[in-house]
Order: sequence, then structure tokens, then C-alpha cells
Amino acid sequence: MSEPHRSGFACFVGRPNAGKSTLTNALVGSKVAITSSKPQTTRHAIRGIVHRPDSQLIIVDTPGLHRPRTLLGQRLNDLVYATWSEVDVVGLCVPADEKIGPGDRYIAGELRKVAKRTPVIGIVTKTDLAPRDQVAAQLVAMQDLLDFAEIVPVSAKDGFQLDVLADLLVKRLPEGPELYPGGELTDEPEQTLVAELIREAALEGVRDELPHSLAVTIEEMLPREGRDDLLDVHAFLYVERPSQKGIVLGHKGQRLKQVGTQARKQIENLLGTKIYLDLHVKIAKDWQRDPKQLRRLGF
Ligand SMILES: Nc1nc2c(ncn2[C@@H]2O[C@H](COP(=O)(O)OP(=O)(O)OP(=O)(O)O)[C@@H](O)[C@H]2O)c(=O)[nH]1
Repeated sequence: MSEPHRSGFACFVGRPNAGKSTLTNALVGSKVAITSSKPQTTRHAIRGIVHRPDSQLIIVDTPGLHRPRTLLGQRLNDLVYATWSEVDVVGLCVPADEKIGPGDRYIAGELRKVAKRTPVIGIVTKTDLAPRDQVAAQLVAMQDLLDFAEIVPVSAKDGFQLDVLADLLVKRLPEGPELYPGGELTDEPEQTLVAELIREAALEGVRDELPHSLAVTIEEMLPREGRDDLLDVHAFLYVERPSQKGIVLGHKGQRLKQVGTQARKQIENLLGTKIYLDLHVKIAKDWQRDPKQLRRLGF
């Protein structure tokens, strides 16, 4: 009997410069994330898709985790935490050529606190930069960092063990159909993050009532004509049932107004520009079970 088709989500975590973006690009096979020798270039949740006959692995590239000093820093961390508990598997990256340090231990600790049930694969990156015995020592040292589901050495630069890593990640995905038919990549990174901020604001306080029944799409994000300091953002909030629409709207739409105000502040912080935010609530029945709908909603 052949193996069932699997599909789902993974993200890579690790201290700045650990090689997460480069690894995503190497696995996906096309350049989706920005890499740089300067730390902390990745600020947006960018997805890449590893599309194979037996599986579809969607990689969510989260912002780096920082000890939060500002509201935006806290906000970005919250996004990271939300991502960790939503994905099917996490890869914790530690470079082969640098000692495991407080930064790695901080992330490992947070990961265990926030996403207790998510399996974590330990990835020793950049093996081309270290001699074999150093790579071996790093693999051993990794065992003290976390109770990893697996530990694997890779090099994104020369492609070493990338197929092994992909297999290990895919093994942790649930059975399911392609979420992006044909492996098409349509996500706009900035829009994805804006949608996530709106979704977070809309779930605030009603998470128990609407856990996974809320999806947000950005219909349009354009500068206001004749103004370079104002961005018009039109978004749809999709729920599954009329009762859920009521929860999102609140009495006389009051709740949606607050959601809009809160999300607008966050987006303005993030993009550094003024925002006009227009939100509409729509009902999309059973969207979670329909791959076409899911795709339209950016999942
Ligand atoms: N030699 C070598 N260099 C690598 C490898 N992977 C990444 N690098 C380099 O390491 C640096 C950091 O890589 P990134 O992929 O940007 O690291 P990141 O973890 O995404 O960094 P942040 O976005 O800052 O969190 C870049 O200069 C890469 O070219 C690898 O396998 N081998």
C-alpha cells in the first residue's frame, strides 16, 4: 500500500543568523525570504511550499524572537508564539560553527513553554562551515537543549541532507490533500502579517468561542490616491456560522469597531504609516474542510 498524502505547516526557529531563511529557500527551491549577513532581516511571516508527489509542506518564516523591549517587539513575539502552536512541526536551528549559548536556550525554553505539544526537530545548520568532529560535537550538545523528536545536520549551501530533513518534517504532518494545488505561491508577505494582526485582534477575548473558525483575507492594500502617508486596507473576516458573525460584530457592531481600532494601531506600528482600515464580516460555510476555500483564505 502506498503512503497517504500529507500536508501541513512547519516553521523554523533559532537565534538571528542561524540560517533559517536560507534553509527555507533551499528547501523550497526558489527565493522567497530575504537573506542578509546582518541579523534580524526576517520580519514577516513568509511562506514557502515544498511541493512533492507525496506531500505538501508549507513553511512559515516567522520573525526572530527577541527579549521584548518594545510593544512592537512584544507583538512580533506574540505572532511567533501563535505560529508555534499552530504549525504541525517546528525546526529549531543552531549553526554548526557556533557554540550553543543563552540565545538558543532562551528560544528552546520558550518553545517548550508555549508549544508543548508541537514536535520539534533539532537542526544543526551550516555544516559546510565546520569540520566533521565539530558537527558531531554539536549534535551531542543539542541533546541537552531540548527533547527533540529528531536531530539532523544540514547545509543549505551545498544541499547536504536537505532531502532527509524534508522527509523528517513531512513525517510529522497530518494526512490531507494539497492545500495549495500545484504548489502555487501567491502570498504577499506583508499582507499575511496584516491579516494575522487583524485575526489576533478579532480573537481577543473570544478565543474559546471562535478558536479556529475565523480567517482573514486582505482584499486590497493600496496607498490613498494623492497621499503617500495613508494606506487603505480592506479586509474580510470569514466565520462559519451566523452566530459567529454576531460574536465578531458585537452589539450594534461595537466589538468590530474596537477590533478595527486595535488592529489599526498594530498595523500602523508595523508598517510605519497611517492606515484606514475597513473590515467586513462574511460567512464562508465549512471553509476549514474545503481546500479551495482555504487557499483563497491564504492557508
Ligand atoms: N556557509 C553557509 N552559510 C549559510 C548557510 N545557511 C545560511 N548561511 C549564511 O548565514 C547568514 C544568515 O543566514 P539567514 O538565512 O539569513 O539566517 P536567519 O536565521 O534567517 O537570520 P534572521 O533573519 O536574522 O533571523 C547568511 O549570510 C547566509 O548566507 C549554510 O548552510 N552554509
